[in-house]
Amino acid sequence: MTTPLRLGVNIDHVATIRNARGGEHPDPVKAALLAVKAGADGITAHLREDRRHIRDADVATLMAALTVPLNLEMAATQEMLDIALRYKPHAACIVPEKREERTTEGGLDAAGQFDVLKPVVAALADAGIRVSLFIEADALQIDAAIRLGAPVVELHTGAYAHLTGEARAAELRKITDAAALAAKNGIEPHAGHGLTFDNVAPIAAIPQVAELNIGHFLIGEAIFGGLEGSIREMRRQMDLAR
Ligand SMILES: CC(=O)[C@@H](O)[C@H](O)COP(=O)(O)O
Ligand SMILES: NCC(=O)COP(=O)(O)O
Repeated sequence: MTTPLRLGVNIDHVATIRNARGGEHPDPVKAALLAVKAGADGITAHLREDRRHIRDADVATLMAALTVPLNLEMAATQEMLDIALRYKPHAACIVPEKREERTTEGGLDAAGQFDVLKPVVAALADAGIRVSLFIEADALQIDAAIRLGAPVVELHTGAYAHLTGEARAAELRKITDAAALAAKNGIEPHAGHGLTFDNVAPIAAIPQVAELNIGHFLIGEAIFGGLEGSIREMRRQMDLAR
């Protein structure tokens, strides 16, 4: 059976641009509201330990402003757990974090980190937060998600997105099989990372996948959709001033 497919828009990369100048523009919360207006079913924001993009105040403002679910991506640390329990987003997706990484490299080792994750998953679930684990498409990791009692897994599509040819086809088969295995065991499979107009269709076609979380490409692509209008408006204002 094919489940309805939701789109979660990740707004981290709006905050990356804002933080480059240290001011308030562009505001990721304004971007989130625009995403909802454009049809996003939910908003995803990753509060990294180093606060390189989303900040604590953004989480507070998102919680107050959003009319759709917020999926808060977070490392399994006490600091992040305290923040999640304070704001109680609809969902918390536990992701692996390395301080110096350029982006999230690989999935959470839910099997290897079982004992660390168990109390974090339990505390989030006890607070009514829907827990998701950002994992590789791997039966061992899905087994750990089952044992941890996570209702959702998000399958990391980064490798799929960067590979080509037969290697990409093989990765797609792994993701397809993992989604089926998760669903068979009562876990809702989501997917995300590195998805673009060119590579989204095969992932969106996996019948059990219920949600895609997409950010970097959308924010980058928005430059091409919106830069012309911004420049025309600036030209207009300059000309009006003369
Ligand atoms: C877990 C994930 O895939 C997103 O949070 C993504 O990582 C956001 O971008 P950065 O990796 O640049 O923080
Ligand atoms: N969890 C994946 C996500 O939120 C978006 O990843 P990306 O599209 O920014 O690579």
